[in-house]
Amino acid sequence: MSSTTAPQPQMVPLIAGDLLPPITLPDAEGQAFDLFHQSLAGLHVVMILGRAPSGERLAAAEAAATARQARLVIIAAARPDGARRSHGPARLFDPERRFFNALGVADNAVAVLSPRGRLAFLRAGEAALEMALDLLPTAQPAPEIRRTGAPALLIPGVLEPDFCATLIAHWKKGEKTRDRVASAEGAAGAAQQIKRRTDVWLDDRALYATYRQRLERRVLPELWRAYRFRAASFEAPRIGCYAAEDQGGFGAHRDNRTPFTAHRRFAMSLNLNTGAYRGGALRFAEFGPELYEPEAGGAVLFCCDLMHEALPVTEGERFAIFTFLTDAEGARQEQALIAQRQAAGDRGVAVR
Ligand SMILES: O=C(O)CCC(=O)C(=O)O
Ligand SMILES: [Fe+2]
Repeated sequence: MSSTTAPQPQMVPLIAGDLLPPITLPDAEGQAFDLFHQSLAGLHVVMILGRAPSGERLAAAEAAATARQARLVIIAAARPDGARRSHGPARLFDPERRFFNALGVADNAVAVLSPRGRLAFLRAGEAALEMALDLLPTAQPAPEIRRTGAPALLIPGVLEPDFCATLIAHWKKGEKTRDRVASAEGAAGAAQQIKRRTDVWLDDRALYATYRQRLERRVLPELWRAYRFRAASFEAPRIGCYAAEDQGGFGAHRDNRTPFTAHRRFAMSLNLNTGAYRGGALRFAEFGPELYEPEAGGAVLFCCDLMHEALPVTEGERFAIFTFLTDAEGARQEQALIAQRQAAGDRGVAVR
């Protein structure tokens, strides 16, 4: 077992898919404008960074944005100019270039923020505005009415498709571990049947660094926003394969019921492939019959107290990557556990 520490301040510019940190910018009169303000709820925000097009082109862009449930905002790397305008897109000012720097943009670029608050598009150059507008969804799916459901946090697009493929390749060449369910002394026999999955530790330094950065930018801020949960560390991630040939699955269990797992707070299951198998969805039987299956690259997070199961895979192979997150108090318990294990000669996961 190994763990990582709290998120570091962001030094590297954001990339598409990353959640925007809370940033407020002054408007023309110096009043703070919040890009997460309720007036933008459910909308994409198309941000013109730098010099805005003039006249007709701007009016056409604004009309196109409005028609697609989006709002146009102009952000200038200058001090608020005090000029109030009664029409046209909101104008914001970024004299210290905080926003430009967060995006790694020198000048004249277009960024799109998704309703979830993630950077969906970023591009410099003349054609960027029209490209951004073209990428906005035209039709919204009919909203679903939900009357039941588990308290699970679903986050799409945590890992990019290429990175998912790389992690599956890492599993294929890695050292396999079977049926390693953390279980209380004496329960190992039952555990053998409960978990039918083959795991490989994510023990490659470069892959681990990318995985960790995606978590820090796309998952941890969501846990804070949804639950005010501050993750202090997460366990060494493992990639698992549930194969139809041995009815791969994981029967109903909770993730924190042994002395070795009591420090865990949230579980994260991130699918690396979907559409390549049948079965394999997650179910939280205490909350209803719904099945949960994030699309490849997407994750589901849930409290380790919740009963859950991964249904058997009946065709093909399901790959996913798993970790468990804990808070500061849990991290202290975990460190004590690691120290105990090291004293007993367990060297944990060696990262190469
Ligand atoms: O297969 C899943 O998505 C869940 C795995 C799981 O429950 C676990 O590793 O403890
Ligand atoms: Fe679990």
